[in-house]
Amino acid sequence: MLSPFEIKLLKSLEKNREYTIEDAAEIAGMKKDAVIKAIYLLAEKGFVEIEEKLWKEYELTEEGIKYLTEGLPEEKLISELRESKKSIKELEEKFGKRLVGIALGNLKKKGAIKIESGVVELISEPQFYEKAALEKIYSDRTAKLDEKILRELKKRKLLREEQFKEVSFKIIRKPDIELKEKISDVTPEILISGAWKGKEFLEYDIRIPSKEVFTAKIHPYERIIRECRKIFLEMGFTEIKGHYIQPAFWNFDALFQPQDHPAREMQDTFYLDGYVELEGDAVERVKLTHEDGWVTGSRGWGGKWSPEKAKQLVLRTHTTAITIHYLALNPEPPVKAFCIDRVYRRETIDATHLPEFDQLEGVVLDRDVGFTDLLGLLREFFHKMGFEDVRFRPGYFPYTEPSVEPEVYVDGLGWVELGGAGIFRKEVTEPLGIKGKVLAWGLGIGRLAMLRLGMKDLRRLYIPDIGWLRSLPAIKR
Ligand SMILES: N[C@@H](Cc1ccccc1)C(=O)O
Repeated sequence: MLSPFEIKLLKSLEKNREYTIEDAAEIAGMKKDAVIKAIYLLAEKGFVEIEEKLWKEYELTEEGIKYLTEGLPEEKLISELRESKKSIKELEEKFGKRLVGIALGNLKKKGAIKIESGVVELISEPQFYEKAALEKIYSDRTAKLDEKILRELKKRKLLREEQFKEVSFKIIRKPDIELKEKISDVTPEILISGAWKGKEFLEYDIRIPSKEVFTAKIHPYERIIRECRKIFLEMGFTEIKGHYIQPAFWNFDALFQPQDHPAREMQDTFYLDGYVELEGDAVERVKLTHEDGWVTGSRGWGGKWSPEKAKQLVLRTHTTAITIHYLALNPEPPVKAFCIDRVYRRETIDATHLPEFDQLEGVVLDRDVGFTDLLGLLREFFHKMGFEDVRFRPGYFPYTEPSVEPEVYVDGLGWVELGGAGIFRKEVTEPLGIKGKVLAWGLGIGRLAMLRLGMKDLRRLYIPDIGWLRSLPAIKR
């Protein structure tokens, strides 16, 4: 089977004549690369004979040219030594350390000098065959040199060697079959003009290695986000969304987070230069709950609750701001909702901290649910994500009681904490009129992704690291 290029070449060139690649490319009207490819394929099939000529050329280095014009270091030294013995120190003062070093080394090798307690004496006139060799190369790059001299000059870095290869070839046989050009590309033009009629089409040669193809694929992080989403959708949850910008009220106050809580400080939270008016019964009840517990049976945090602080706009620090608002609008059980989205905290960027990251938040509101349901649900989610061993450590959040921190076991890392969970306190649910118990959790999915992808640096998820992305399989797991 002959490719269109092989056929073209065989058709355009004469038998038994020697061609260079350049000549052949010009005569056949082909690119040089195509000619090269074709002749090697044709040679394999016995139609072409290839001759590769290899030769070397030499070129003087900058230093070589300098020595040629100014003389070799040893030549300079010799003329000095011819007059009398000289101390090395004296020579160095005149010619510099480097030159003297080179010159003495070479003269000693030739047995031309004797050095005794720092004094150099000329004992025989050396031959400067290097100079002649440099001259020869200077006038003819392909000049033949004695191997030993060549090695020496190369070692002294006075000349550079370059390898050349010239390929020429001869067609030694043309195939008997009629050399029909086959169509390799079926273009619209060929189809419309009917030029394809009566022609043959090129078969694919599946043995020819093809270019590596990098298919488009979904970013691994996005894939993990989708995987989380699927798990919750399959468990009957509704996905919800909310604004990045929230009044402190929904981010903190509604969650019974005291107004002097350290997490509300400027150094932890991004505050925006703006506020929204808050009104309604819920706001009033949240205020009363903060101040003295209202009717919840709690003592509250005491002090005066400031509506000014609650009005402040912040970049949400957790997606719990979204679930709690959703529950306030949908207070009747049953509710099962989740939110996967971006949150913001004033963090110093390092391998495991970013000022923006994503959380997987969820709530279950029902009358007859409890702590074990929460643990079972989270355990189930982690199992589905591929984490076998899950455990829960006691935790603390102002809005949940009890509170836990779920952890998964990862080989080589040990137990890794993945977020927080708990049951909303009545100080949270009652002022907002939420009827029933609320199981709630918020997980850091950047962490989850790092564990799943075996990454050491969280930042990698957000930079266009093409090499890394290409190295990951296009298909999940
Ligand atoms: N909001 C908590 C996580 C959490 C959510 C819900 C209940 C308990 C804890 C955090 O960002 O760390």
